Formats: sequence, C-alpha cells, structure tokens
Amino acid sequence: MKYTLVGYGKMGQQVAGIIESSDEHEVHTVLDVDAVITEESFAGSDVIIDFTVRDAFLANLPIMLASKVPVVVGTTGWDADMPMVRQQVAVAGASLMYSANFSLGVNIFLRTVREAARMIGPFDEFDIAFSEQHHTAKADFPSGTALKAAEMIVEVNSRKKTIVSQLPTEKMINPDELQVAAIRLGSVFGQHSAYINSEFDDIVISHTARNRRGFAGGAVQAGKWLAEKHVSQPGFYTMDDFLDEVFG
Ligand SMILES: NC(=O)c1ccc[n+]([C@@H]2O[C@H](COP(=O)([O-])OP(=O)(O)OC[C@H]3O[C@@H](n4cnc5c(N)ncnc54)[C@H](O)[C@@H]3O)[C@@H](O)[C@H]2O)c1
Ligand SMILES: O=C(O)C1=N[C@H](C(=O)O)CCC1
Repeated sequence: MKYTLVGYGKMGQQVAGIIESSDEHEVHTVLDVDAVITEESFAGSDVIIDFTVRDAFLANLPIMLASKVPVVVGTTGWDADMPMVRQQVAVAGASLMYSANFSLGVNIFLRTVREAARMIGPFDEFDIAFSEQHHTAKADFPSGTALKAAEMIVEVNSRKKTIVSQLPTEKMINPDELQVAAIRLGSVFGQHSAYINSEFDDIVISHTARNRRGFAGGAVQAGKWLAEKHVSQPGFYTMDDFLDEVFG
C-alpha cells in the first residue's frame, strides 16, 4: 500500500520508518508545513496518515476528504470539533479513522480502566481520578488519550458526570467530577494512570509508552484496515471499530 504522510515531525518520521521497514507498504508522499496541499497532492495514494497539529488538520481536512483517499488521523486536540468533522466526512462520502492513541497496548489499558471504573460504580466508597505525563513539546493538554479514558470512565460510572482538567482555586472538587491531571516533563513519550482509592485500597492502573513505535505501528495497521473498509463501507471510524473486529 502507498501512504501519504501529512506531518513529518516526531510521529510522521516514526510512521515512515515503520512503513519503510515493511515489504507491503511504501511512503508515496510526505507533506509537511511548507507544502502547498491540493487534492492532487494525494493522487496515487491508498491512504493518508495525518500527524500534525489541530489547526493544520482542520484546515487540510476538506482537501483530504475531497481527494477520496481514506484518512487516518492521529492528530489530537480537536475533540470539540468532532461533530463538525463527522459531518464533513459524511457529506463527502469519505472514510476517516481517528484515534487519540493507536497503540495496541494503550487500547488494552483503556479497556482495562473502563472495566475497573464500571466495577467500582455501585460502591460509593471507591473514588477514581486520572493523570497523564508527556514531553514538553506537546502542544495540547490534557492528552487526547486521557480525555478518551475520562469519557470511557464517565460512560460506565454514573457517579462521575463531568470531566475537569483544571481544579478551582478556592473550592473542593465535587464528588461527581472526574479529575484529569497533566504533567509536561522532559522527553516522556506518554504515561497514563487511573487511580482508584477507598478507605481500604489504592488501585493504580498505568501504561507507559517506551517509545513511539507503538503509536506508529498501530496507525499503519489502521491505515491498511481503513483502506479495505473504504471500498464497501466509507464512513467515520475509530480504533474501537478496528479493535472490536480484532478482539471479536
Ligand atoms: N494518535 C496517536 O497515537 C498519537 C501518538 C503521538 C502523537 N499524537 C498526536 O499527533 C500530533 C503530532 O505529534 P508529533 O509528536 O508528531 O508532533 P510534531 O510537532 O513533532 O510534528 C507535527 C508536524 O506537523 C507539521 N505541520 C504543522 N502544520 C502543518 C501543516 N499545515 N501541514 C502539514 N504539516 C504541518 C509540523 O511541521 C511538524 O513536522 C499531536 O497532535 C499529538 O498529540 C497522536
Ligand atoms: O506525544 C504526544 O503528543 C502524544 N499524543 C497523544 C495524545 O494526545 O494522547 C498520544 C500519546 C502521545
């Protein structure tokens, strides 16, 4: 398969390395910030992988959708724009997969956190909070992965109703608020933890990325899956759609 990479920074370069080390894929085109991106930029590609920044992704999206080349989006920070993006994909009759985290290990971690959050739901004595750590070059916070984890927790635990990433300066956190804390530290690739506390227990569920290859490899696999889906079922997909097929 032929991949066009939009964004050739830390992740774009990792993705290129994964593709070039495989015997079934090739990098067709690399488009970074200086590129003048048109529909023709994607001619001949089987799939686009976008690892840029929020504003760039949103600006390039109409052109990428018009190209009718399936788009894998790893860029985070645009959760608030999700409804608009979903509508653009539907109107264009295109295919897009978004995941805040393409790492298989992280997605196993997320589903583990969701199950723990579900099990403590009926028991008021258990509280839960979440934190993430990433490198100091990360432009958005909290991480898209942390926001995804928080959404999964709120979905299954009715005692948590709102997600807060900034604590108020002069009042206590409410019991129905799920705190998501973020630390920017050195060159941390990505560390996510769920903390569960009761009078008798401390439970910590954590994932630490040891490099960026887990993210990049997952994005390339997602690209192959999306390109096949696009033929008969174009649409908006997430990593859950891909994993539900894999996990069964
Ligand atoms: N989904 C995942 O698994 C995953 C994993 C890691 C990072 N991310 C996300 O991916 C994004 C990129 O992360 P990164 O560490 O590679 O960042 P980075 O800053 O190293 O790379 C971003 C690249 O985008 C380029 N860019 C900026 N504007 C552009 C434009 N208009 N057109 C084309 N390219 C443009 C920059 O020049 C840079 O090379 C971030 O949003 C990050 O949160 C997602
Ligand atoms: O390095 C980053 O930036 C990462 N961003 C994603 C996020 O925002 O969750 C995935 C983890 C690494």
